Amino acid sequence: MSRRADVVVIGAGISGLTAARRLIQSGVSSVLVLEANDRVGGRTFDLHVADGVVTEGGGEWVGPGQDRVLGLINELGLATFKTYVDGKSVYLRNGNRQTYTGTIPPLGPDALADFVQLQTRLEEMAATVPAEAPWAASDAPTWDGMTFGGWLDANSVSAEAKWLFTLGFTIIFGEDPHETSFLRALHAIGSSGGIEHMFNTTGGSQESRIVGGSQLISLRMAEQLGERVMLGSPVTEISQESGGVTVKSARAKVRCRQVIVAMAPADAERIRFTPGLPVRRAALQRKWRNGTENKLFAVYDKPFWRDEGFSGQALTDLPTTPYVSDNSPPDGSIGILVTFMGTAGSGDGLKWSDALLDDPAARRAAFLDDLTKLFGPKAANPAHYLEKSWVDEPWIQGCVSTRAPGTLTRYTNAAREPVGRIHWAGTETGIYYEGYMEAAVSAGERAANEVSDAL
Ligand SMILES: Cc1cc2nc3c(=O)[nH]c(=O)nc-3n(C[C@H](O)[C@H](O)[C@H](O)COP(=O)(O)OP(=O)(O)OC[C@H]3O[C@@H](n4cnc5c(N)ncnc54)[C@H](O)[C@@H]3O)c2cc1C
Repeated sequence: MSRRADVVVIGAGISGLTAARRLIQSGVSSVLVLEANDRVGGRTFDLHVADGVVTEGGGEWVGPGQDRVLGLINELGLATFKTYVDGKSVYLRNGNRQTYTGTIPPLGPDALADFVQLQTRLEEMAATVPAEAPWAASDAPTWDGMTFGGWLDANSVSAEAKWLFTLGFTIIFGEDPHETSFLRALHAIGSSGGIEHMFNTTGGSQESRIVGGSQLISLRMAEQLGERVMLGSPVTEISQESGGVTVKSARAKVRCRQVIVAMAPADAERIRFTPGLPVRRAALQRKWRNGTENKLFAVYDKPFWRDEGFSGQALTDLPTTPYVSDNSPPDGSIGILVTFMGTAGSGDGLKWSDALLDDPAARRAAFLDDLTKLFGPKAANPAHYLEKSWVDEPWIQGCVSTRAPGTLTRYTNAAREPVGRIHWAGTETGIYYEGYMEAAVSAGERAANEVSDAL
C-alpha cells in the first residue's frame, strides 16, 4: 500500500500516540501512526483478570509532580485511584519478619543512619547534575566512568542499607546497580523527584494507578486517532531523500515530510536508515539495553490481607519477592498481589536463581511460598497466577532502560537530537522522569512541537 502523509509516527506506545494526537490538535491533520504489534500501549499492557478487572503488566503507577501524564489522563476522561497502603507492611530480611506502618521500613539503627548518609550524599551530588544535560555536570566523566553499584560498595557501611538501595534501584532501573552508570543514577535522582519520591507510594511515584488500567491511556488516544493508527505494521526502513522521507513497513510504503520514531533506542536499531545515522546516534542505539524485569501476579477471590490489617506491601530478601504491592482493582472486589522479578541479567544485586528463571512451575511455587511467609496460609491458594514477561515481547527489547557507564558522556544528547527530518520520542528521550510514563508524554509533546515547527 503506497500512501502519503505529512507526518509518520512510528510506535503506538504512550509517546507516539501523544505526539500524533498533539500534532492533530495543532492543526496537522495528515498523520499516520505505524505500530509493529497488533495492539497499542507498548510498555503498558493490561492483563485481563476477570470480568471488568485488569491488572497492569507494564507501567502502572503515577505520582505527584508527573504533571504531563496526569494532565493527559484527565484530558482523556480517565481517573486515578490511590494505591492501597492502609495497614501494616512486611519487612523480611535474613529470616526476620517485622511489620511496620508508614513509609520507613524498620531498619536497624546502624542501617538507618547509613541509609540517611547515603541518601544525603547522593542527593547533594544529584543536585549538581543538570536534568537536561547530565553529561555537562562538572564530575560527569568520573561519575559516568563508574557504576552505581560500585559507588554503593565503596560508600555504604551497613550491608542492610546497601541491600535496600540495591533492591529499590534494581526495580526502578530493571537492572542491577552494577550495570548502571553512577551518573545516570544521580541524574535519575535529580530529575525524578529525589530518592524518597522514587521509593515511596504515598506522596511518591507509586501513589496512584489508573482506573481500568494504564493501557487505557493509549487505547483512548488510539480510539480518537481512528484510522490514523495502523497496527501489525513494523517499520523496516526510513529513507531520507531530498524533499521528503519514505517509510517502509510490512503493510505500507509512506511518503511523508517528517517522521517521529517513538520507541527505546534499542528498538530503533531494528530499522534500516538511509543515509546511515550519525555515528553517535548509531552507536548509542547499538549500545542501548533495556532492563529485564517481569511481573508476577497472584489473584485471590478477595484481598484477604486487608481484613487482617495488612497493606499487601512488602520488602524482602525472599527468592521471588523483593517488593510486593497490592494491585487489586479500586473497589477491592478481587485481591491481587504483584511482584517484580528480573532475568539472568540482573547481576549480583538481587539474585534470581536459574532454577526459578527457567522453570515457570518452580517460579509459581516459590512465589506462593514467599507470599505465604509474608501474608499467611491463605496466600498459598490463589484463584489465578499470571506473569508478564518483557523480554518475550516481539517489538520491545525489555522494560525500562538503564544506561551503561560511559553512555551519557560519550553520546550526550544523541537520544533526542533530530537527524534531518527524523525526530525522536519515547520515554528514553524525556528530560524529567526519564523511563516513566511521564517522560513518554513529555517526549511525545516535544517531538510534536519540533515537527510542527519544521512543517
Ligand atoms: C514492567 C514495567 C513496569 C513499569 N512501571 C512503571 C510505572 O509504574 N510508572 C511509570 O510511569 N512507568 C512505568 N514503566 C515504564 C512505562 O511503561 C514506559 O515509560 C512507557 O510506557 C514507555 O512508552 P513509550 O511510548 O516511550 O515506549 P513503548 O511503550 O515501548 O512504545 C514503543 C512502541 O513502538 C513499537 N515498535 C517498536 N519497533 C517498531 C517498529 N519497527 N515499527 C513500528 N513500531 C515499533 C512497539 O511495539 C511499541 O508499541 C514500566 C514499564 C514496565 C515494562
